[in-house]
Amino acid sequence: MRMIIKNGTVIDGFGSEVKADILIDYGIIKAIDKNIEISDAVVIDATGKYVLPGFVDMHTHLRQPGFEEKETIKTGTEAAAAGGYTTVACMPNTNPPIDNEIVVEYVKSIAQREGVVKVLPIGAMTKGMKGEEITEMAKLKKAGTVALSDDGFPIMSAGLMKRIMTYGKMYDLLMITHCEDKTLSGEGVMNSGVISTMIGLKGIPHEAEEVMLARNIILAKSTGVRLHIAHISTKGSVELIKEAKEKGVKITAEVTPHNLTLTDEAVYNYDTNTKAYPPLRTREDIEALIEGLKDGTIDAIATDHAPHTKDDKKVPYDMAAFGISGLETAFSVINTFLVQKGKINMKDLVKYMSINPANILGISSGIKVGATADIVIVDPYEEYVVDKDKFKSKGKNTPFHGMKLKGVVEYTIVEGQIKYARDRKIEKIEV
Ligand SMILES: NC(=O)N[C@@H](CC(=O)O)C(=O)O
Ligand SMILES: [Zn+2]
Ligand SMILES: [Zn+2]
Repeated sequence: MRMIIKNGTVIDGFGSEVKADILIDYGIIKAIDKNIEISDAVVIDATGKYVLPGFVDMHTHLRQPGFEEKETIKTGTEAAAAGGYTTVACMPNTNPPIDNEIVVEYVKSIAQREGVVKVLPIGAMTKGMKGEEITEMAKLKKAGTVALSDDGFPIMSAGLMKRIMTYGKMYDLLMITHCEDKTLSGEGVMNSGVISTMIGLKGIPHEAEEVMLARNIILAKSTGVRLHIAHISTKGSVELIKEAKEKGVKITAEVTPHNLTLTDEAVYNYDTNTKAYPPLRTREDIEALIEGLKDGTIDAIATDHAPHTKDDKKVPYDMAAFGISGLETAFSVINTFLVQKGKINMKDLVKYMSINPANILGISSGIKVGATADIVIVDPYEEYVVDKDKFKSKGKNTPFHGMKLKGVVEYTIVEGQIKYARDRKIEKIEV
């Protein structure tokens, strides 16, 4: 039952980076030291690789119950493991939505039985995510939701949002908001700008995000609730969050790998795999988002893994579903475009992809003696070409298909168990 991860570069998530071995016994990290030798342990050779705290995705759509043709808890968590994630928080826009304790229990029980990584359900703010009636928050919290969100269905009524936040504060529940003023985004399908004008698609202006974000900041300030902003995409949003943090508002924010790396120019050939909310923005926005990460305005990188079927995307751009399948490319996209380009380092990546999201969700993360062995081993230098057909996810909707990226996940270890091993048959590894 013992495992040794040998000779890797260990970034523990608490500030240190050392060459060391890690001994795992019954799912717990027992020692981090040079040259650990134990005769009966399974040995993983991590020479030339980084050994990191398992990634935590605080924004995943697992689609079950109700949309099993897009993804299931099984396939979604297999994709998560392949992406180096040991925990995912799943959004409630299922059918039925996760708006009562019975659905929370259902998701938890399927995750227990079929899930490959840990699943933390996020409950809905309103019944049916209809933006009318508030869910029974105490029951949702008791059943185990880590946060509440009506992601994808922004609550347009400020009065209702204020009541939601007031209750949320009472039950100490994290509120996650998808900021979109529908009167501004309208029928838009991509970023509003030069490209949308050139190719004749309706635009979503940056104000659609910022107006709603400003409202939510004001309400979070007056209610005192903990507010987390989902998938921010604009320079203006970074400025608003920075200012809110300076004023002491309890606010955190995430950004997706695609919004950090691709611009609306990727939409030029009408590839519906580039269609998501928020839309791909501009180079100026990307620069501001990266600065936002570096100065602590943005806390986390979250995938917003939104798998869709081929049919959902094989239609004209206007009619295609919003969303990108992101779990299996997140690490290599961030490594290629940010770490290898020197904009952030591997320690920062660990902070944004594991430590900070874990802290926001109130779970533990990091490599230390006594901690649960949730670990990912990566090779940051190996190159590969993204092939959507090799995804574990049912969602093949990626704008990164065919792109050459650097960095691969070698092993994902959840509670001391190998849940993903690249190019190896998992059955063959006895733990
Ligand atoms: N991001 C998306 O474009 N789509 C998400 C919903 C959401 O996150 O708003 C989905 O559920 O498909
Ligand atoms: Zn959203
Ligand atoms: Zn989402």
